[in-house]
Amino acid sequence: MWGAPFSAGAKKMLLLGSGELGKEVIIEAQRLGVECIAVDRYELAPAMQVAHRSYCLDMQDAEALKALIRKEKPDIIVPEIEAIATGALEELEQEGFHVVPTARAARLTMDREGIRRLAAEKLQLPTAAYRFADHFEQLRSAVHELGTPCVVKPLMSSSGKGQSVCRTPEDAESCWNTALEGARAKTTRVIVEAFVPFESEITLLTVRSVSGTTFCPPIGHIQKDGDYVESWQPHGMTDKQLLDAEDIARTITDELGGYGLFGVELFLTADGVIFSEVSPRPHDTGMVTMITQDLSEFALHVRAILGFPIPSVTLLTPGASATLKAEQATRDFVIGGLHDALLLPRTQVRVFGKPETKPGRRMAVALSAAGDVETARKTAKEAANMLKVEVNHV
Ligand SMILES: Nc1ncnc2c1ncn2[C@@H]1O[C@H](COP(=O)(O)OP(=O)(O)OP(=O)(O)O)[C@@H](O)[C@H]1O
Ligand SMILES: NCC(=O)N[C@@H]1O[C@H](COP(=O)([O-])[O-])[C@@H](O)[C@H]1O
Ligand SMILES: [Mg+2]
Repeated sequence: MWGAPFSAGAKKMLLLGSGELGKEVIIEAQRLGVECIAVDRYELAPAMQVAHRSYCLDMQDAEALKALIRKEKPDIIVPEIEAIATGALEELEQEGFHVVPTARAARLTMDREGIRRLAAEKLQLPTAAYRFADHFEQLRSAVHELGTPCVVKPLMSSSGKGQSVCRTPEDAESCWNTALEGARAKTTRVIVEAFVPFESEITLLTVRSVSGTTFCPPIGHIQKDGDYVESWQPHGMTDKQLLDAEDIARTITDELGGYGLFGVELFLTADGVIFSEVSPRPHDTGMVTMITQDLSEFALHVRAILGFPIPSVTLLTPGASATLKAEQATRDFVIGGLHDALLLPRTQVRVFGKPETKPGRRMAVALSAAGDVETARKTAKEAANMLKVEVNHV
């Protein structure tokens, strides 16, 4: 029960991170009459464009973050990215603020070390073998111990930034440099993981709400350079794989606690299901649910965090998503090809509205539904291929 946005009795949600995923979270919250405040490091971020108001802030600056939240006094704080001063969130939670799903979950998933040690060492979930390294010599011994190929990632990064595959011991130096350049935080620590020879990989969207734990049908995806380019739902799995996947997802999300939607990333291998990582928030590969499910991952997150019931989630149709990425950096561009893409059957497009392109930056996504996953994948890829970031040359 709450009043209209801007009124004294309004329900206020503050989003930390305002990308394409947050934009959809805000749209869903607005539909329930929630007052929405968007925060990110740059002006005109996608979610800011649909929020009631917004702030530009370095979210790793604990003092600035606390000052803003104490001023705005939101009823609910929703992290949308990892790179946030999570110590500040824990302090604010102590003061009585509600952090989604919990401040501890935000802290543990903020960097790869927290979540990996929790999953592998405390919960004994199957993961790739791993080591951590603070400097190049340590990386070299980690590569030696794990063998090649292995994967090197900065502790805090997402969408594959700074990630590379070390194929021979000689690659270690270039992997180290890639990780340092791609790291979001000012730390040099990296994780080195044994390469998992997976047959496929999935995201199991898992919702914790007053109704208990609910799993969405599995989402299959393909990643290029550590970033997703294509996803589809449902992904074909054996009953055993699905049971094992749900078991892992329930174990990790029960441990993290709180209400909300989680994206549990898993590898399907000949030797079983392996845990990769988890986002305590909607997942990029889950954008496909905007066309496949009665309640998208964004609608589910909002319902769960507001404390509403989720009696069921229904897959309405098989579907797929494919991304449009920019190739170069510019602020002077147009997104073309919408007319042609939208001629394709059962196809929709989301243009995120990011004000600036960068090489590899995700700018839009095509969504297609069809009678089967293969047709949906083909159509979504066709639609995404028609979309173009056209740079204006003066
Ligand atoms: N140990 C591994 N073995 C094989 N492939 C891997 C391994 N680690 C990562 N990958 C590949 O790289 C992709 C991205 O890795 P990961 O999810 O750890 O990065 P990320 O930057 O956190 O991505 P995102 O933020 O998009 O979830 C994985 O989905 C997988 O395709
Ligand atoms: N894999 C995580 C992910 O997809 N996160 C999404 O990308 C945005 C950052 O995009 P940007 O780097 O283009 O600003 C984030 O704000 C979030 O919406
Ligand atoms: Mg990932």
